Amino acid sequence: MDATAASGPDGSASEGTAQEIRLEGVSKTYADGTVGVERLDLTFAAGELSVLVGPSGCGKTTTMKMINRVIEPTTGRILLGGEDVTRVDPDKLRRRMGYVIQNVGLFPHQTVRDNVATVPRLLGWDKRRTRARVDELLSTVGLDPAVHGKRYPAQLSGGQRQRAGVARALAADPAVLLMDEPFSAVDPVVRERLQAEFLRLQETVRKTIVFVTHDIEEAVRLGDRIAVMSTGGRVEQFAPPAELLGRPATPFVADFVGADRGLKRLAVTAIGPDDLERPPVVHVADGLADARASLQVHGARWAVVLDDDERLHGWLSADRAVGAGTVGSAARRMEAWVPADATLKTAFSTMLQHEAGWVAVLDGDVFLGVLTPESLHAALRRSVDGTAPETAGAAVPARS
Ligand SMILES: Nc1ncnc2c1ncn2[C@@H]1O[C@H](COP(=O)(O)OP(=O)(O)OP(=O)(O)O)[C@@H](O)[C@H]1O
Repeated sequence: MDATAASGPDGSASEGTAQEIRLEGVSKTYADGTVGVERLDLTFAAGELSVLVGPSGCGKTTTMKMINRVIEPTTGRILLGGEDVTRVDPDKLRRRMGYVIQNVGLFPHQTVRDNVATVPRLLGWDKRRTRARVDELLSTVGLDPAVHGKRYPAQLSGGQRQRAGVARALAADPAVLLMDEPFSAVDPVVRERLQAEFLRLQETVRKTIVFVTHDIEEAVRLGDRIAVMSTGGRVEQFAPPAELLGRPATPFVADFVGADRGLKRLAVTAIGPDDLERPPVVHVADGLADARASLQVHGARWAVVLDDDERLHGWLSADRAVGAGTVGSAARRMEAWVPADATLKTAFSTMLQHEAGWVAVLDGDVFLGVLTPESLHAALRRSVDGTAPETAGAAVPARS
């Protein structure tokens, strides 16, 4: 079916709903014989952020531009939400797809507000609806409509321009967002912030996103799935980050993700219940004699101390569990803790930051257990071996 046939008068049949993008046997050979990409079969799942990563010239941009038909495939089909879009009107198709590129491509002689309103205007939205949408989006991406809306792109910082670019791409609530190295023109600190904001935004909008980058760290941080491409436009592996880092399918992927993939993997591996150690637990109001007995029974050198409401208070070492008095009088406070949905990387850096020998894992206020350097290592090992209970490209909270 021709996708445009299903469109409303404003060409926005797909408004709001994320759609799957499927590439079937897609190749691109340029006029001079250069093979841009070769027989790609890829499915970008609806509502997922898929990253294309690989060395310069491997065909990432070619792949992305074929999706919105800026480049026409030589062979194959591209299906958007099940509809073959290789034959629909490219202009209409592009209005269903947000597009963000490096250096944004904002129109320099238009205000931020007018830039963001581009596609709604093309779709014939009335002024009031357009204005409301533009204001809403500017706020969503962290720009003040009253302040930044009337500025020109040159009057914004690099990070603000990038945010305006994302707002413009989202303006007509497209089914799909295509992003070609959108954060590479800003410095590393701003980039990290934009990445974090962008992940939060994706939590809300849940678009089908195809994201191109050179940077494997960025890919691991953002991607639900990552396609590693090699020269000649071949997909070496298309998998969730944890799987890619833990079980690279080819030597090329192993090389590309780098020798320190164990460390990168920490960033995408969630703490699992089996990773936790459970040291003896005592309470602030307990007597020290009872605490001593508990430590002896467990053969432990220290115990976790909880308050009357079962919240983490601190810890008690065996050498302080002497004499009379209460646990509260001898316990030391403990600041090193992480929420249960943190990643192993967060746990590790919390431990380093507090120079602690362990880190508590809490579910809300409730104490679940602790991670030690040994249990962290075991968790990482297990996850790299592929036997972790859950590693997760899938687990969104795991990407902190
Ligand atoms: N118009 C063109 N004519 C001929 N060859 C082209 C054309 N555009 C791209 N290519 C070639 O196709 C291959 C893939 O290019 P593409 O831009 O898709 O790579 P990329 O992975 O996005 O690279 P980069 O990371 O450097 O942006 C390269 O060999 C490139 O030189």
